[in-house]
Amino acid sequence: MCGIVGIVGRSPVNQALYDALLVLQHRGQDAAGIVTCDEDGHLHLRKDNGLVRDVFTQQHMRSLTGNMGIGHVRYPTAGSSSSAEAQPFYVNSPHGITLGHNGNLTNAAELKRELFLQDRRHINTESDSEILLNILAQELIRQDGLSLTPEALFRAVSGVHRRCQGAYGVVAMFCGRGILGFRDPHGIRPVVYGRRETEEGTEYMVASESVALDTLGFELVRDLAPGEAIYIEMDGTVHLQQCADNPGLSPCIFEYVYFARPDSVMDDVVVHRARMRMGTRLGKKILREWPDHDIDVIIPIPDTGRTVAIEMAHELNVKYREGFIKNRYIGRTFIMPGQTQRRKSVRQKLNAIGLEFKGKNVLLVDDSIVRGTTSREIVMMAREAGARKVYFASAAPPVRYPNVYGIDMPAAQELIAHGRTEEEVCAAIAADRLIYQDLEDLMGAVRKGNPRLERFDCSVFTGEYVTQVSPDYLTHLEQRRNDLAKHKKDREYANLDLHNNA
Ligand SMILES: O=P(O)(O)OC[C@H]1O[C@H](OP(=O)(O)OP(=O)(O)O)[C@H](O)[C@@H]1O
Ligand SMILES: NC(=O)CC[C@H](N)C(=O)O
Ligand SMILES: [Mg+2]
Repeated sequence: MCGIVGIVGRSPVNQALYDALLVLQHRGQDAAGIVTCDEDGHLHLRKDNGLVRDVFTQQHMRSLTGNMGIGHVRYPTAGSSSSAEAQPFYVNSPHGITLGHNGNLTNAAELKRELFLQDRRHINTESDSEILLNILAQELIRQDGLSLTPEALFRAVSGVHRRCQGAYGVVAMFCGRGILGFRDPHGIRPVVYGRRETEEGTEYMVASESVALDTLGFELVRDLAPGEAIYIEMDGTVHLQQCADNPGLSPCIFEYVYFARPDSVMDDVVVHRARMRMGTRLGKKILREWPDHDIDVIIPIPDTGRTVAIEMAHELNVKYREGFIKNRYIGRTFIMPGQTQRRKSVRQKLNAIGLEFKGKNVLLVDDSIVRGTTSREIVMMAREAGARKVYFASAAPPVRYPNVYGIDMPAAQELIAHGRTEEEVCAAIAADRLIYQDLEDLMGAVRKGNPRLERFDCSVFTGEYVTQVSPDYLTHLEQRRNDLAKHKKDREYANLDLHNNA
């Protein structure tokens, strides 16, 4: 789940882009990049593997000149983890375009073939985002080629919508001209925009989450609608246009469960409130199905499990205690690239406070159980800390199917609930009882914040995808991106790069 940002400013934007990426770091920890465009129309790019704070030195920041730029933090779902696939990507024709993408294309292989045979375009990496950029470029050439009018740009985005399948939240910069943002026709991935007034004039930002706007003093204008595009010219003129034939909003429900920061507002739903409601509903389920429960204390799994746990404790009228202390210097474990690293990180990241567990029946609460890495370790840690009974609750239903829209869950076999009943998952994580949220309750908890949200992408729970996904693609994804295959590929592609500032 990558993070994207673009700013059309009135003064240098390098620091603002950096700060926005820091705030979006929870969406991608593998690589980061910024490209700016100066007043002479020159691009300045810095991207590499690593966290935002490690990728950009002072010297890099000084070289990122210009009042307009875009940035990206990456969590790979296609290709490899090579620094060559860090974003933004660049293509020189037409107009000099750079692009950052959040999401995943499910017809990338066909598009790559088409680009080569039909459009005579070479794709140098395995990244679907490089493909998306070249489709945009080609669709723009297909317009009348020379003039970069908003109309031509929007027609090009319509062309992207017709050709690309899957999910995409995109920010793209046109050298010396402006910044384009757009969202796929199902609005699976989020994109918002906002503005701030300065003495020099109005500045605009396009970003994955509203939290990036807040922290930089931009006011949220609104989310882009599914299929909609925004084009902000360098002089601050804003154009908006619906570019899809049949748009319909089906946002990814996992954004609300785990990905987004709680202080973001997504499609008019305050993520924090949605998580609170998940907790209330899960609490009600326990009261319904297990009225004579013997839970002594509710303990959250930090960080994301906290909001849910607090509301559950309230609903059940049971004590809430922070029994696990999180090492603030360790990042999110779920989005780490390999299982060994993920497992090791859970132990490094969380440590139990013995007295909160000793002799008690504890209910551990998390937002979700995906591979089971966290829950397995945590249940063990609770027992080691002296708990009498260890129960576990998940604010999301069992995750049983691969994600194809920008979350790296490619292989069903790696999901702990795949092919297992809830009782079997309970046994697999060695808990005494396991309570999962019902899907209806999860959707209800989010929809309460915005009744217009009729549909969600819930494919990881149901196996039903909101776009067409061929069985061949699912097989390909599983083979190419399971943990073992990824590890091998990362070594093979380690040095595949064309241009990059050191
Ligand atoms: O079943 P798993 O495969 O372990 O995945 C689920 C866990 O991963 C996430 O935590 P993460 O550490 O990534 O981030 P957080 O600190 O925001 O909770 C999520 O909040 C769950 O705790
Ligand atoms: N998580 C994402 O949004 C990934 C974007 C893109 N598919 C990549 O792998 O770089
Ligand atoms: Mg967690």
